Order: sequence, then C-alpha cells, then structure tokens
Amino acid sequence: MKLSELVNVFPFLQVDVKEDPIIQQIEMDHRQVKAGTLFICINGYTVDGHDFAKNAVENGAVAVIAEKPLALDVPVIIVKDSRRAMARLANHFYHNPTKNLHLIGVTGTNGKTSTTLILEHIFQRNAKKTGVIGTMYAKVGQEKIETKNTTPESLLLQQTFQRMVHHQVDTALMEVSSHALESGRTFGCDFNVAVFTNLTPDHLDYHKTMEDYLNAKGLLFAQLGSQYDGKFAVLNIDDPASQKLMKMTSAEIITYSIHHNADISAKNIQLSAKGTMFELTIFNQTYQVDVQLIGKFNVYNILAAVAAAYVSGIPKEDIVKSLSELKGIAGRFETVKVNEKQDFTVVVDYAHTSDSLKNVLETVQELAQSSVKVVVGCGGNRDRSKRPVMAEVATKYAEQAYFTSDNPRGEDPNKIIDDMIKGISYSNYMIEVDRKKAIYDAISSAQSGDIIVIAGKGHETYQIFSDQTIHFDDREIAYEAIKERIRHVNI
Ligand SMILES: CC(=O)N[C@H]1[C@@H](OP(=O)(O)OP(=O)(O)OC[C@H]2O[C@@H](n3ccc(=O)[nH]c3=O)[C@H](O)[C@@H]2O)O[C@H](CO)[C@@H](O)[C@@H]1O[C@H](C)C(=O)N[C@@H](C)C(=O)N[C@H](CCC(=O)O)C(=O)O
Ligand SMILES: Nc1ncnc2c1ncn2[C@@H]1O[C@H](COP(=O)(O)OP(=O)(O)OP(=O)(O)O)[C@@H](O)[C@H]1O
Ligand SMILES: N[C@H](CCC[C@H](N)C(=O)O)C(=O)O
Ligand SMILES: [Mg+2]
Repeated sequence: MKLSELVNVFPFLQVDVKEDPIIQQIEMDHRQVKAGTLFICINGYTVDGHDFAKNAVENGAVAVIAEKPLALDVPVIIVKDSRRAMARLANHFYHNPTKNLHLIGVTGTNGKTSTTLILEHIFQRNAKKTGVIGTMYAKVGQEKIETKNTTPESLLLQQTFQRMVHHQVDTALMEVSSHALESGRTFGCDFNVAVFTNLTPDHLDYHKTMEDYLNAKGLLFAQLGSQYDGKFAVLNIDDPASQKLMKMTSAEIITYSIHHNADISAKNIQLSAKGTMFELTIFNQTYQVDVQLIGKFNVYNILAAVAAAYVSGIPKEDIVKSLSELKGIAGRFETVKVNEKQDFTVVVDYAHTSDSLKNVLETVQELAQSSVKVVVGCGGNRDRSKRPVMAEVATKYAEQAYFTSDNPRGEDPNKIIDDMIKGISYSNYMIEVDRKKAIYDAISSAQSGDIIVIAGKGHETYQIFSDQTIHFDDREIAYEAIKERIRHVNI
C-alpha cells in the first residue's frame, strides 16, 4: 500500500508526500523495523519512541508518524496522538478485519479469560471456527501465538484479526482489558457483543479511582454501536456497575444474574468438589445443568458465556449440551493430584485480586473437610493498594496463610510483603519470600482433608525478578512437594 493511500484515513491531515513509498509493514519498535516499514513514534510509559526514529530510518524505515517535527531523510507525518493514529492505520492496513468476524469482547476485573474460553468451547462444539485473544495466548484456529499483553497493541491486534480472516475464522473471542480501552488499543474493532463480568478493585495504580476504572471499562460499551445494528451488551446485573454501563451504551441490553430476575439466570446452585449443578434459565426456558467447573464465580462466567452465545445465534439446547462437555481451564481452580495416597487437595488458581482471592477461598471453605491454607503474594510494579487487602482476605478466609513472592519485577520482594502485612487484623500467617519454599512449607504440613490454595500465578510459567525471569510453574513445584509429602508420611 502506498503511503499516500494509507494516510488517507486521516480526514483533515494535509500531507505533502513528495516521495510516496510503498509501505510493506508498520512497526512501533525500531528493533522490528525492516526495509519498507512505516515507523510510528509512541511516547510510552517508560521511554519516548521519537528518540528511536533515527535508528528506525537506519534500519530501513521509509516513513515516520510522529507527534512533533523530526529532522529525518524520509517523510514525517505529524499527528496529534500517535497511539490513536496507529490504531486507525493498523485497521486500514490490515483491511478492517473485524468487519469480517463475529467479535465478542469480554471485559471486567475477573473472569475474562474464563468466560472467553467457555465461549470458545461453546462455539467450537457448535461447528464454528474460533479465534481467541487473551491473557494466556492468541489462538488462530489451532495455532497458538504468545502474547505479552492480555489485549495486544492495535498493530498486533489487527494483524492477528487479519490472520483469523485468512484462516476462515468466523467467531473471535477477545479479552478487553481496561488498559487497552484507556490507551485506545481497541479503537476500530467492530465488536458485535460486549460482555461485562464484574468490577472490583485492581489496577488503581493506572486508573487512580474506581470511577476512572469503571469509565475505562465503559468505553467498550460506549464504542459498541447501536441495537439497530444488531449489537448486544451482556451485563451482570448483580454487580452495581452494570447500572452505569447501561447508560453508556445504545446496544440491546441482555442481563444475567444469580440473585435477580434476568434474561439469563441461575438458581438452586449446588457446589461440590467435582463440579457444580444449577438450574439455568435462558429467556424463560429452564434447563438442569451439571458442569465440571467449580465455584459460584464460575456460574457467573457460564451465564455470561451463555448469554453471549445465545445472542450470537447458537440455539438454547445446543448451548446447554455443550456445557456438559466443558472441561476445566488451565490455572483456574486447577487441582494437582499425584496419586490416590494424596489425602489432601492442592488447588492452583490465578486469583490475584482481593475479590477473586475471597471467592476462591470461600469456595474451598465450603469443600474442605479440614483446614484451608493459602500461599499468596502480590505483583511488583502493580497496584500497591491491593496488597494489604489481599493479605487481610488471605488471613480471614484461610486458617493459615503463607506470604511469598509473585513476580516482584523491579521491586524488592521483602518490601512487597511488608506492604501486604501493614495494618492487617489477623496473625495466622508466615513469611517465606522464596515462593518454592513457601509452597513446600504449606504442602509439607498438609493434613488429611486439607485444601491448599496456591494463588496468583495460575497458568504462568515464570517468575519475574528485577534482573532475570526464571522458569517457575506452581503446578510443577506443587507436584514435587506433594510427592515428597506422601513419601514422608509413608516412611
Ligand atoms: C503500562 C503499559 O500499559 N505499558 C504498555 C505500553 O508500553 P510503554 O508505553 O511503556 O512502552 P515503552 O517501553 O515506553 O516504549 C515506547 C515506544 O518506544 C518503542 N521502543 C522502545 C524501546 C526501544 O529500544 N525501541 C523502541 O522503538 C516501543 O516499541 C514503544 O513503541 O505499550 C506496550 C506495547 O503495547 C505494552 O506492551 C506495554 O504493556 C506492558 C508490558 C504492561 O505490563 N502492561 C500492563 C499494565 C497491561 O497493559 N496489562 C493489561 C492486562 C490487565 C489485566 O488483564 O488485568 C493488558 O492488556 O495486558
Ligand atoms: N466471575 C468471576 N468473579 C470473581 N472472580 C472470578 C471470576 N472468574 C474467575 N475468578 C477468579 O479470578 C481468577 C482469574 O480468572 P480469569 O483469568 O478468568 O480472570 P481475568 O479477568 O482474565 O484476569 P486478568 O485480568 O488477569 O486477565 C480465577 O482464577 C478465579 O480465582
Ligand atoms: N493481568 C494481571 C496479571 C497479574 C498476575 C500476577 N501473577 C502478577 O504478576 O501480579 C496484571 O497485569 O495485573
Ligand atoms: Mg485474563
């Protein structure tokens, strides 16, 4: 595509393109630039991409998008906001791929990954070809692509959607983070259905207040389009934030709930260690369902997915049938079992907010025959305000807590634990900064009937320190620790 054709998307931009190079790719990182690239300068949170424009040209960039004049030997096009401009350019460059996809976006503090993967299962069981974009990976058909962000930057996002279109994907299921909405990564995505799970405290380092955080989530619903265009907003009306989201959208509103009357609802929920049974009502028709997922919070995720699948045209009976074949989700309430001699339960769960930790601990309290133990830490360079709240929840809802590290990143792990224990009401905790040792401590003291929750990292296979990232998988460590515990008991 010629530069002039590409920048045509900006309506009032006066571009004097004397040279009109062919643009073969667009990049925002100078290290990815090759001959024929349009380089976009982003003033980021850590460095300013404008400082790398010269290097980008040396690497082969044939044109540059910037927010200020730059003395370069290639055309420089000046825009007001280059991140925003990038979303628009990406959309145009990759031929507006979401117009050719049925796109479902899921937002909310907790449950985005779970809901998108339940949706993937429902759509696949109903003969749809799916694509997924989220925390664990992006997936085009069966091919998995590693992702750095839950919701990637617009360039990678639109490129991934284009791959989906080329691979005949019809339905795309996507987690939409508040960071992405706030920074415009999703501008230009043509969502058909937007789903809201819940809003509880997290990311207050980035959004500052809960109101700002809600407003960021609200952008998904505000940008969705109207009911006249067949757009649907799926809202959890047990969460008060939904009242505000209703006002922000002109899409058709579909409600789901456990506690109120709603379009999609669940009643008579029976939890067990093997799964969950409940009565599911989809627009006045009720079905008995029996799923392998554990916990009331997963009933919410199922309701959200059922609602989104139904408004996407999957018949009620087919949705219900696919729920019975639903398997667990990696790193979400994932149990680690070595053999039959193991008379206690170990659960690895991605709970990394106070609300998700409370939910998972309340769930295991209902299931435990003896005591509940929890191993938990808080991420470095992330919302500090959640640290003492998570520690309070851990000590309140478990008999014994082990405070440890969870991706300290650029921070001193001991200081993170200091922040956690500041001002908490209970003292039933131990501190072990080494996460492996903390897991061994918790498991080596396991008694028959205990449940040990290892929280915060779920599917992650790494631990991020200031100077290095090491391989670290809670499930692998727990497995070894359980083997040792069983050996010890049998000596
Ligand atoms: C705070 C934040 O959101 N940061 C995101 C942001 O990075 P940034 O603005 O800091 O980028 P930067 O490092 O300052 O670089 C600025 C520009 O210079 C360029 N550059 C930089 C260095 C260089 O040598 N050459 C070069 O060209 C960079 O490519 C970039 O274009 O833009 C990057 C590209 O899109 C993101 O990957 C990055 O996410 C980081 C990794 C991150 O941790 N983000 C978290 C907070 C986040 O977004 N989380 C949400 C999930 C939350 C949830 O699910 O609960 C998410 O969607 O992932
Ligand atoms: N609907 C829910 N409500 C509250 N907690 C939930 C819900 N669903 C899942 N959880 C808890 O939150 C954890 C993370 O779930 P999930 O990965 O689905 O959330 P997410 O929104 O994708 O998180 P992230 O923001 O990191 O992408 C789970 O391991 C579980 O403890
Ligand atoms: N999406 C979440 C992931 C947190 C996972 C936890 N293990 C941590 O590193 O804090 C975040 O960016 O806050
Ligand atoms: Mg996620």
